[in-house]
Amino acid sequence: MSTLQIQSIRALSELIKDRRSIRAFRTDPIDTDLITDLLNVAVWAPTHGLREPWRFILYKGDARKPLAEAMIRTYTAEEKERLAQQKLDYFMQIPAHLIVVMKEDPRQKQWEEDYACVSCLIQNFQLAAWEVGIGVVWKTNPFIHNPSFREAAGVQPGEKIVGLLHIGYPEQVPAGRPRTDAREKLTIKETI
Ligand SMILES: Cc1cc2nc3c(=O)[nH]c(=O)nc-3n(C[C@H](O)[C@H](O)[C@H](O)COP(=O)(O)O)c2cc1C
Repeated sequence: MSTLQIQSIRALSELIKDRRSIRAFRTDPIDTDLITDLLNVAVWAPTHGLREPWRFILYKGDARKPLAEAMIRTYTAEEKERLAQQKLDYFMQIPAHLIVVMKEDPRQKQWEEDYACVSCLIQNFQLAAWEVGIGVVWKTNPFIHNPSFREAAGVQPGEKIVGLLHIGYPEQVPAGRPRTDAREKLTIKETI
């Protein structure tokens, strides 16, 4: 049975505007069943041809360490000296890391559709998580393209990492930065 029993009383538009990318997390663990329930909401993203080109790799507990070490191995000597311990500590105190992977279609049109739908899936996941009080940040650090990191993470040739998601209960929620009014970017054509 789904663990998502919370009845939302907030309008979807409020949820969308209220969600923030979270970068400071509490260490409280997140149940794996809850993450899979959230993913099962997220997979209702639009997907052309019902290709569902996504796959997920979830890192929790001790398995976070080799992933963090693989990330640190991609650093320069100077970065390792300066940042390694701090990054390792940060990575290890976040309860869960989810790698969202897309199967890369060699055809451009399908590739673009698939990248778009995996992005929709990630936003669905962020919103579903936010609804139950869980924070997420979608990361696209340079190391996600590094072959040694990809291999250590379990990503196969022909797959693209669309996002590394850090997941946990928020320790701090940043203020939202205002968006430009859509009217400033809207061209309306009504008459000929
Ligand atoms: C495709 C994509 C990649 C992102 N990559 C990063 C990242 O590498 N590091 C990071 O701190 N935030 C990343 N973010 C989160 C954005 O920085 C964040 O959405 C933006 O600052 C607006 O904040 P908000 O999500 O709280 O509204 C990414 C967001 C998207 C959509």
